[in-house]
Amino acid sequence: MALASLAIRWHDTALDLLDQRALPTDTTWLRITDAREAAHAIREMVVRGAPAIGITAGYGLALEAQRLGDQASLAALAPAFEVLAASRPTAVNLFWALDRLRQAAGDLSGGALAQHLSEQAERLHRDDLAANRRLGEAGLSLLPQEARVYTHCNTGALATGGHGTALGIIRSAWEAGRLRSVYAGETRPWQQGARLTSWELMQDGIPVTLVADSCAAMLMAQGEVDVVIVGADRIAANGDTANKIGTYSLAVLARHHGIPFIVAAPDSTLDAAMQDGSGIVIEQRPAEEVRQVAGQPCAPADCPVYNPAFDVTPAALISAIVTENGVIPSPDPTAMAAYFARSAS
Ligand SMILES: CSC[C@H]1O[C@H](OP(=O)(O)O)[C@H](O)[C@@H]1O
Repeated sequence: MALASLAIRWHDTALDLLDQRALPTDTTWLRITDAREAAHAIREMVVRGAPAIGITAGYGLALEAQRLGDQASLAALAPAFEVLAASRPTAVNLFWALDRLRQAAGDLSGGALAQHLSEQAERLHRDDLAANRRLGEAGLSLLPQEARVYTHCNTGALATGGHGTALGIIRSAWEAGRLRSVYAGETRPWQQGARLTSWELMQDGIPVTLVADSCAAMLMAQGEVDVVIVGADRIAANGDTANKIGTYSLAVLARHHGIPFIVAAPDSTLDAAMQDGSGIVIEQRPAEEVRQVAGQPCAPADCPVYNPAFDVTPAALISAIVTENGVIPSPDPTAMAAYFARSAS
């Protein structure tokens, strides 16, 4: 059965991805027919956002198994796993999804394997939407009435299987009448906040004000922000969190101003095998993303650039982590271990 969300449309034998590089001015879809094309779309950020990357990788594997037909097997799919795993390094959801489907494949082969992987990929997609709705509800307890929320990057339906993570809490708060306004940081250099979050929230009629990233400190100093809510790409076993570049500076600002700093992520973003944030691989992206804006030069063409796509926020700066299974207050190794133990029971 086909399955669709804002950025991902599954048609049983083909996948369409909303090209997020073209938003907000153009709404164009790219047809994906195999794992190599899925990996390219992830690498080029046609589709982005940790959960959406995992879902896309799942469908990429399913399409590859369909393409292999009677020759489909785990061994024959090895190049597909490899090209998808190499697409982007930081979001653990990609590797979580690949592992989920590798486990699901078992010793199936041929058409039975293709059918099972398609069903499992759809399940990843459907489960992520359900998780985000539960996460959104779980986060409400952390918001005051008439909350004024600052958020970074894009963590909405464009970045997930639907509803969103940090934007999932924001959507749930709006539905519950607890939200007064949202400040969206533009999120240099890829501008997920300016191009994606403002577009998503305006589509839903949620009051959003776009600000330059450099405006966050003044907003907090002026008492305009009640809570900062961000997403995550990988949360280590001690609570250290990798997220879009600029997240760490927001956490430092929030701590200085006594403002709660909330991380919202599904369990598929938790990496129990990663002891702390020092081991998280930070993706380095092309220099042109910094030297250009909308394809137009904003720096000398040969100016050296450092363009890490993520940074790591120490758990000590995080007030709470919200997942679909509840709130982890003051995350530290003990609190995270207790959460993992509860999840395993
Ligand atoms: C729920 S999306 C999580 C995460 O992914 C984004 O990164 P990117 O746009 O580079 O894929 C951003 O870090 C979001 O917070």
